[in-house]
Amino acid sequence: MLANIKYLGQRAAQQIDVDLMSIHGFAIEQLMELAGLSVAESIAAEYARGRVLLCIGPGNNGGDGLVAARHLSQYGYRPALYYPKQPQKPLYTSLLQQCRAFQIPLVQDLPAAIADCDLIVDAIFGFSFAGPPRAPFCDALDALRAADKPVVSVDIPSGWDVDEGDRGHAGLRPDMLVSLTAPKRCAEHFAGRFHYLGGRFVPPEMARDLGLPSYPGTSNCIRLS
Ligand SMILES: NC(=O)C1=CN([C@@H]2O[C@H](COP(=O)(O)OP(=O)(O)OC[C@H]3O[C@@H](n4cnc5c(N)ncnc54)[C@H](O)[C@@H]3O)[C@@H](O)[C@H]2O)[C@H](O)CC1
Ligand SMILES: [K+]
Repeated sequence: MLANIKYLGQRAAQQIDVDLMSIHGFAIEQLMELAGLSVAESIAAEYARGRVLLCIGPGNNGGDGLVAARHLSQYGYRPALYYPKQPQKPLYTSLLQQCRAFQIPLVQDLPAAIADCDLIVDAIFGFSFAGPPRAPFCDALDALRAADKPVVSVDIPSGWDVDEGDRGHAGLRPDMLVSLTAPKRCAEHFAGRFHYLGGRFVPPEMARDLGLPSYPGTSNCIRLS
């Protein structure tokens, strides 16, 4: 763990997201593209090319997963999407359309898809998750928790309280966590093998305030622990 890096509470994480767009002029599509790219790069740094099941949630965490699927496909992995609740917003429908163009299949049968993959990406809930998981994601989280495949969580291990961690013991136990922008408080309880930071879009002054490390060379991710 790096000495000066700030671990953000839920409110602070949401405020930084707003500031990046309202003060610094970013569009959500740009942030999401760089977030998803950093997830794919983190995976490529640690896991062999194989079959990747990406579990996609209804918000922007899911959007990061759709972007990551496309990049993983370009890196030679074989992604598939489990996407049980598909909001009809242009942001997400366009990303799904791009996944179709890359011939990334959608799967319906989660237990069969888990049996059929080498790695699982948890892009279900991010920093706006609150309260106990509701359908259809409670069953999906049960199935993923019982899976005998490594899980990579995007930003937050799904089911975890953003500030407190796996309070209800209903959350996932990822092998890798890719924190985006900066780690959230729950990441202090992460006990998997690889903790990465991604989302290389933070302007220098904000990066200094957050105590972010410098990304090496042209990399979009950096290993924290
Ligand atoms: N600046 C950044 O770091 C960026 C991060 N990105 C990613 O965006 C997510 C946060 O996205 P947001 O849309 O705000 O929220 P979530 O994806 O966490 O989910 C919202 C979604 O989930 C539903 N929901 C909430 N709680 C529950 C529950 N208990 N049961 C069922 N459903 C629930 C809610 O209704 C919404 O539909 C962040 O973590 C990063 O991954 C951006 O992509 C780029 C900028
Ligand atoms: K997640």
